[in-house]
Amino acid sequence: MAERSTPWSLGGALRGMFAKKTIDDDTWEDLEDALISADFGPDITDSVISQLRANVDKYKTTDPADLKRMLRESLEERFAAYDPTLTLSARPAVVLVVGVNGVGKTTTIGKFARFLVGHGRTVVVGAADTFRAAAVEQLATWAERGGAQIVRPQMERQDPASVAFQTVEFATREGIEICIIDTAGRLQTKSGLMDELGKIRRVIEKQTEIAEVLLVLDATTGQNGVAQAEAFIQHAGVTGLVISKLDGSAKGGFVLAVQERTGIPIKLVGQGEGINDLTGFTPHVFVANLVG
Ligand SMILES: Nc1nc2c(ncn2[C@@H]2O[C@H](COP(=O)(O)OP(=O)(O)OP(=O)(O)O)[C@@H](O)[C@H]2O)c(=O)[nH]1
Repeated sequence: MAERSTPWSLGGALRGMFAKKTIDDDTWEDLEDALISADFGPDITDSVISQLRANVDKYKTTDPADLKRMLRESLEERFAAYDPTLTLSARPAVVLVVGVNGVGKTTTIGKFARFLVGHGRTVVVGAADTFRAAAVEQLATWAERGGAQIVRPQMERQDPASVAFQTVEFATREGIEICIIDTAGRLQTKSGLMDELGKIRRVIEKQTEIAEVLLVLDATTGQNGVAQAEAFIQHAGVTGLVISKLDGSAKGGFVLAVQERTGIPIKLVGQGEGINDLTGFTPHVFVANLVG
């Protein structure tokens, strides 16, 4: 697959290092700087470098090209330790989308609907973000672009859990395969709003199991996203992460840091504001783009 130029590629940071003839002390320092600036965090950086140093000793190589290959393999193995497969076999398969304000939930839902419709699935989205009337309209626009139907609140400020319930009911009645529920953005520190997610879950589970709870994290926030993730994991039973806005971020390493810290797989990646700018997460492709 052709490599894409990405803002989060380590290519630039590593170029000088891999242009040298042999591995020397500067090589290790440059590699450490590159990993830290990409937001892998100190723990992953130390562990990757120790592993690479051990491999370089073991294979007695001094060739930077070998080191690059080992870096690629080491990162790929770490990324691939988690299963990025979406579990959407239930009918209807209910997907709850959660996250803090403005991370890209609504946009992600539109793109995800398009992705699923492109694979021949039928989709309905539920507007359980009932705090802002504009949020419902925004979701409706994205649902239309994505080729999905929408269930709207029947009155202002309707209980979000009841909109979620009605969406699942609609999907069951109409035989729609996948049901994606939008929720209002909320700060992870607001316990009342976090409890509301629990209520939405319980109400949906009266009808069917929830197939996926996807937490959207904005790549530009970097490691701060980990704190957000932990609170949502505790309250919402997150089963997968969506990394949005990777196109505007130099923090490719955050993607691994958040996955290792939370133990939850990344399942989707958003790289742009267009309807087609969402893909599944493929460690091999991601690392090829990251390391070059
Ligand atoms: N560049 C870029 N922008 C994105 C991406 N995903 C979302 N955005 C932008 O991020 C902004 C917020 O997106 P929304 O989808 O409205 O976010 P939200 O989480 O639903 O927001 P609230 O409902 O207010 O919590 C919009 O301007 C989107 O166009 C992405 O992958 N790349």
